[in-house]
Amino acid sequence: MSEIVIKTEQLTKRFGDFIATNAITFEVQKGEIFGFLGANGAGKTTAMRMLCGLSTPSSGKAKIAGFDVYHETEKIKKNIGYMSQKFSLYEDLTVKENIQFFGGIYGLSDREIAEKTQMMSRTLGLETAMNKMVGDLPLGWKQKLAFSVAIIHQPKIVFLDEPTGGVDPVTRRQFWDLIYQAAEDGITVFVTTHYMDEAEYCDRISMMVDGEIKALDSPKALKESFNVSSMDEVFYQLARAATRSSD
Ligand SMILES: Nc1ncnc2c1ncn2[C@@H]1O[C@H](COP(=O)(O)OP(=O)(O)OP(=O)(O)O)[C@@H](O)[C@H]1O
Repeated sequence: MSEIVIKTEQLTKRFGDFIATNAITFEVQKGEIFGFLGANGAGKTTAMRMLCGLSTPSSGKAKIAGFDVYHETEKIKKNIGYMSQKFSLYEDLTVKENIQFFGGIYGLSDREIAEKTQMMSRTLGLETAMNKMVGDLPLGWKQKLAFSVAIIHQPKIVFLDEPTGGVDPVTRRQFWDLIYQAAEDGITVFVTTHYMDEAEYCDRISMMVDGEIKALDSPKALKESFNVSSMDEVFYQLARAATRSSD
């Protein structure tokens, strides 16, 4: 039987009178690649921060990896990985030192860290760069390294907030190979993106407009129901009704 690892019910966040995330209800299954889309200011980051246990909801319910977003935020943090565009990597440490540092933070043993270091240098093709400063790496490499570090502790879920900003489609595609591998290993991937080529790679997509989820289905089913041939067009049809923009 499939396992539900993210479950929200009417989850809402208000800032004063303004409702940033408005009563969102959805479920995500283990191993699923779930795309969380919406125009600027739609409320994606606000929602993701609640799911990661970083921001207390105003109302509604949510369980992440079985833990409650109001009372079990420390347990949530232990069971998830998180990567945003402003990576957590240290630019003035080498690749190897970054892996060792984050492995230590996540409580891996020295032996596990050594194994992960070897494995990551191989799978990321970073053999010749292990002793280079992260600040000197190309952006695409930094993104792959940041993702690998975010899942170094084999979390149940990894949250990715626009992980591939600023790189070309080929580099994005390589990044997505890592996402597929993680999903195959049973890690659930929750990803926000503005790139519609990436939306096509997701198992299911949620589309947010002005704080609400306006559509939720597989890319194929969404294209069929909107009677269009690309996710770009689905997005356009939904997002053009939006009244908000980011400030
Ligand atoms: N701390 C806050 N106080 C007041 N308003 C906020 C706060 N955080 C976010 N907002 C507002 O909530 C709305 C949703 O913001 P959010 O960052 O969640 O959108 P987003 O979908 O992630 O947008 P983007 O794609 O631009 O990152 C925006 O109008 C924003 O200005």
